[in-house]
Amino acid sequence: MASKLELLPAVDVRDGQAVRLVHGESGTETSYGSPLQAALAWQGAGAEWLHLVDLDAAFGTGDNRDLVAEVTRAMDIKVELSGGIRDDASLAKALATGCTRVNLGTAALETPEWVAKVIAEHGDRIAVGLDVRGTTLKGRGWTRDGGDLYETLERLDKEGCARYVVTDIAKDGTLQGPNLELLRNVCAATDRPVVASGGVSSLDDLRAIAELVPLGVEGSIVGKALYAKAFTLEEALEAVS
Ligand SMILES: O=C(O)c1ccccc1N[C@@H]1O[C@H](COP(=O)(O)O)[C@@H](O)[C@H]1O
Repeated sequence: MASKLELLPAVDVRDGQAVRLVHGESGTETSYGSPLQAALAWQGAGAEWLHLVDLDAAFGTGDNRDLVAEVTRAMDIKVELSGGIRDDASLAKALATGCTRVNLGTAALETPEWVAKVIAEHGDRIAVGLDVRGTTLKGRGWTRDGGDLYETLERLDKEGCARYVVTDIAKDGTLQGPNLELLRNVCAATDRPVVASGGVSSLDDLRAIAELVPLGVEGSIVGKALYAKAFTLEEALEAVS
């Protein structure tokens, strides 16, 4: 188990731009310019990880696959790549970027046999994103219900899933603080590492998530708070060191 919380600054890409959404809802985008420049800025500020999302692929409104591949290849740090990775072709293209791991969302809800197969083939290069409202999982750009969080977690644990990225959709992009209770509950339900996502607004939020490291929280994605300059990445890394 890691002793310090990993931080994964996020770059979400829509229509070729780095954006942040509120509650993951299409149409709520605030644009932050070039994804490559944003990613390089986080790397330059000391990030060890980048959480890179192709939002168009997640929503089914096209894709930014070549751009996210270019960004991934330009990074010297570890990259967690997600959005629209749902079949052999999209998985092969994602893994070929050299990313450290991919994060599967919709596929884990809609094509469980395929996900079990790729977990068996690729081990810890596969993480599953558990994106929830309450305890209901959401897929297809968080627009479609996909079953119960804890039933799905039990199934994926049995299949050998290496880690989970847990997003509280109600918190995502809101700067309202993380759902610590959800993180505690997920950690109690699985022995696999958990990456927290959604709601981080302050250094105190990150310190509160860091207190969950002994329970199994390995990392935290940080999005809006960095772009809104609530704190710098250097300050965040110092706060959890
Ligand atoms: O990150 C977001 O803000 C987001 C918003 C709406 C949908 C998905 C979002 N992000 C990530 O996309 C993947 C899921 O993609 P897919 O279902 O596998 O195509 C997952 O990492 C989400 O957290």
